[in-house]
Amino acid sequence: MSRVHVAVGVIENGAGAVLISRRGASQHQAGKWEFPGGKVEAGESLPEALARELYEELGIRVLSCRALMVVDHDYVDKQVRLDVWRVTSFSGEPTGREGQAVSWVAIPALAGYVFPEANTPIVEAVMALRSTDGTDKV
Ligand SMILES: Nc1nc2c([nH]c(=O)n2[C@H]2C[C@H](O)[C@@H](COP(=O)(O)OP(=O)(O)OP(=O)(O)O)O2)c(=O)[nH]1
Ligand SMILES: [Mg+2]
Repeated sequence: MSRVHVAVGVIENGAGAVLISRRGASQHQAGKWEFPGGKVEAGESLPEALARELYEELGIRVLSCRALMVVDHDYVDKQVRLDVWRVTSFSGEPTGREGQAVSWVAIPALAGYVFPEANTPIVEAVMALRSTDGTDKV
């Protein structure tokens, strides 16, 4: 089985919230919350794939992004490589263009959402982006 390479965006609003979306009932990992993104196509760079997916799924234009982490995860039915990027600037108002629910969530509240298993280290890393006094470290 080959590993599916996925560009994933942690979209930040500058006020301590990130955007999550809900996977559709017919998709792999159905009904779970995710960070928007999708499969990298042949010949694309990661930022190109990220920008294309976030435009297709949310209608936003990525203005700046930076690499956060790479997670390889083996589900029983699929192997994925999640190439995770922070999106620190974008234009447009994100909406679920594919009918998916989307929600801005304060970073500490991410703990209350069900994500796919591969997301555990991603959620931890996002929660570590902010110190306990609420000051952005970066
Ligand atoms: N976008 C995204 N995908 C994730 C996350 N966590 C996680 O395990 N995945 C997995 C689910 C899928 O197997 C794969 C990304 O799928 P995708 O969104 O490009 O496409 P899909 O398989 O849902 O749908 P399709 O393009 O085949 O129709 O990565 C996440 O946080 N965001
Ligand atoms: Mg997708």
